[in-house]
Amino acid sequence: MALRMSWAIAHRTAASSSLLRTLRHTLPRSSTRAYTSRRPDPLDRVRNIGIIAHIDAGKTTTTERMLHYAGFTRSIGDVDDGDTVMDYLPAERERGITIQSAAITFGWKDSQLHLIDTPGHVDFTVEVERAMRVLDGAVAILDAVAGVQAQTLTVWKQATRYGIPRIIFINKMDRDGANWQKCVDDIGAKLDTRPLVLQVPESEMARLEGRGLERWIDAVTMERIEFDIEQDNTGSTVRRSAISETDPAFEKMADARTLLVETLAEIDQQIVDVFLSDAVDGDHLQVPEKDIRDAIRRVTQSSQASPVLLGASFRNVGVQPLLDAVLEYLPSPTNKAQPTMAVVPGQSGKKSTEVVPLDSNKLVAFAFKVIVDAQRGPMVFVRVYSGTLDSRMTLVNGTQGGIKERATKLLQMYADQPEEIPAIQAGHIGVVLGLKMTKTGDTLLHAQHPSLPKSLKSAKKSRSVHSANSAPVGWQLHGISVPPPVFFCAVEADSPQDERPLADALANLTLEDPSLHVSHDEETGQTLLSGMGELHLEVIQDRMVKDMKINATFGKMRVSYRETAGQPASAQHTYAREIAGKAGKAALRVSVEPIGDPETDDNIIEINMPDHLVVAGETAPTHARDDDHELCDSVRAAIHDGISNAAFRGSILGFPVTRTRITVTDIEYFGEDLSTIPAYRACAGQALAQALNGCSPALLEPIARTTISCPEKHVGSVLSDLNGARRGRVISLDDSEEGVGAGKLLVAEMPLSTMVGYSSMLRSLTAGGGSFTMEVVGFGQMNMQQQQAVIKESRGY
Ligand SMILES: Nc1nc2c(ncn2[C@@H]2O[C@H](COP(=O)(O)OP(=O)(O)OP(=O)(O)O)[C@@H](O)[C@H]2O)c(=O)[nH]1
Repeated sequence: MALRMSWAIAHRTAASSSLLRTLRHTLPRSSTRAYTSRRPDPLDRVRNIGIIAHIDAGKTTTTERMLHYAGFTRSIGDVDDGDTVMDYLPAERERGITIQSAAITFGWKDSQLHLIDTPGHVDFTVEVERAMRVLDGAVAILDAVAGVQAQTLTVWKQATRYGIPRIIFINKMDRDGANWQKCVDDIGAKLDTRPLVLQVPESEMARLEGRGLERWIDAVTMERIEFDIEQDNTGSTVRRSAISETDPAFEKMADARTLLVETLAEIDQQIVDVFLSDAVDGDHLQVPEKDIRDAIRRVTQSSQASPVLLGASFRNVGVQPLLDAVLEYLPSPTNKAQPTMAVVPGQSGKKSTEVVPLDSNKLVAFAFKVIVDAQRGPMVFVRVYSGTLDSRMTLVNGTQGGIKERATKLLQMYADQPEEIPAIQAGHIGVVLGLKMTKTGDTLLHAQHPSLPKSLKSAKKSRSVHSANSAPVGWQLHGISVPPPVFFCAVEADSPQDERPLADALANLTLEDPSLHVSHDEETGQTLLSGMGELHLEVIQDRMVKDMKINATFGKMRVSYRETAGQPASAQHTYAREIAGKAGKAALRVSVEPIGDPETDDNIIEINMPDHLVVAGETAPTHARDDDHELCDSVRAAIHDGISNAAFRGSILGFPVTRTRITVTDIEYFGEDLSTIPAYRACAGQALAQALNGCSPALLEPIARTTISCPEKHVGSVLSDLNGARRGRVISLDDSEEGVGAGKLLVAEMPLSTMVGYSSMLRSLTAGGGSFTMEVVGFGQMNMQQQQAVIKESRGY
């Protein structure tokens, strides 16, 4: 079917019709009406949306305008002045970046929006990940000069993984070099979507100084949109007017409308049917606005295409139409397929995950964020998927094996301003107070949820029933994936009085941030903090010192290596020592051997346990007699615990052991009661340490995949720097599509240790024009010389 008409025919048909006079304009003439309705809305008027982008694209600036136009703030916060509502942590305001995803609720028109602002920096990917888990739609912001940047690709892929429909907002249209058309080409070439251009600037001189940015053409309504930034410098007044056939902008509008209809027709059969109907008769301008809106909604919500809107948030241009588009095209919670609940296997449990559908009446909620507030204690941000969360409700934590906790208060957050509410309904986002144990990623259920197994319903209050290897056994929605930490540093309290506050601060920070880990080096007695990157740990340090006023000293930031067995080895160990006043004795053998493909398998550690013990020189099946049952299970659990803990500390530099099979055999059983159990834990740990010592262990270094966008003229210097001391291996140099202002997209892999401080190096190599993202993709073997250098640097000899 020859849908593509020539521009000339399209224009003639349009000009000969009286379409513009008869068009029904369904959007309001002015968007100045702002509502702050805080009453619960019917679910189809609710939007749970996130804002995602490369760092500095303007997420916070855009959000601040949204809040202002929604009537939530009297004046507009400014990132550069450090007075934004969304970035309220001192560390965020100081750096002008978003670190924690802040959730905020506000009204727009007759709807309620729960909006989550997410950080753009790669070190805070987990923040983006946990936001994605609960979103129904997202706005992806691009910088009109830079186009699709490295981190845009990363967050875009994350959103694709969670099946989240997206609108694209091309921001910073006022900047020198802004080029929306190139951005649209960039989107088509680099993102797995089809751009639907809904607006074009009336003047191609898209610069505020040159006038023109304040007048746009709306391809859907065929209207002119004017942002009054002269009379009203907050841009609150938006005027819409029809474009007549004699208007100089008519041709431009007709071109934009034609392109929009044609792009839709390539993916949506219903719009083709409308286009070919007698009433429309192949005239792009005659396609009713409602049919176009419906088609845009369908293709957006099926993630086949993304509406593209333009703006300059900093100049207060373009934000109200963006909010309208969020309501019009992004899905409400009712449109999202209900997630299923899964039984996660524990150490002794099944291998596969069992999936059960959610019950629609009883509560199922997902905790996507925890902030520990000095006054209120832990504030647990939840999205309710089914049922209603009432204040004072007793909740079962399905992820943590059935711990029961009681909600004491429910809040709706208006950035850092809370308002108490009686309930959180399905589809909504809110905050629960009173939960002390709940962590990010946990599933909370009604105590009488019909899917809950009896064992979880009867679990004791605040008692974890984790299995021995700490893998939670429970009923939960699929959680979020947290990559392993790759940077660490030591932290030490400045005096004995500072130890307690330090421990409390660390406990709170790890409750808030699933990508932050705290461990203790038994050999040196040091406390180690590990995280996702240099900036991540720097921000944690800042928060501890400046916000929490902790007196502590931090060691040098270092890359976290892994250790692996070089060859098979085994050790027989007997442990005999008094533990808590009782004689403890245990004996067993531990063998280790290398496993896994060094190229592909990274985080593998396999622990094999026998199904029998040796009792008084004779082999006894662990489940031989009922009264032995509990004892044997406890012995096995203690051994597993001892092995898992010891495997965190390899024998070279104390890094976690990976790609190693650990087998326990010849467990001798001496004791008669549970008091000897700790002896098995200690014995297993010591036996593993001996076996690891004898297996010619080797260090593995984290390998980072880096995506660098940089202006073409600087590619040479970036490449020679990568190939030199950074031991980089170039995987691709994308020269098929020009980035808008970015030029080339370079993908390379190199040891993470060589990338310390790369941000400032890239800035100087590219005169500030380059940007990069980095993710750890695995752990690679090192040669002897490199390994020795790391050991020397670490031990100092
Ligand atoms: N010229 C221009 N500058 C803008 C515009 N929007 C934002 N900026 C500036 O861009 C910088 C970054 O803006 P933010 O809003 O902090 O960007 P962000 O995406 O939230 O950044 P992160 O939270 O760090 O990821 C600030 O200096 C803003 O003033 C715009 O429309 N035009």
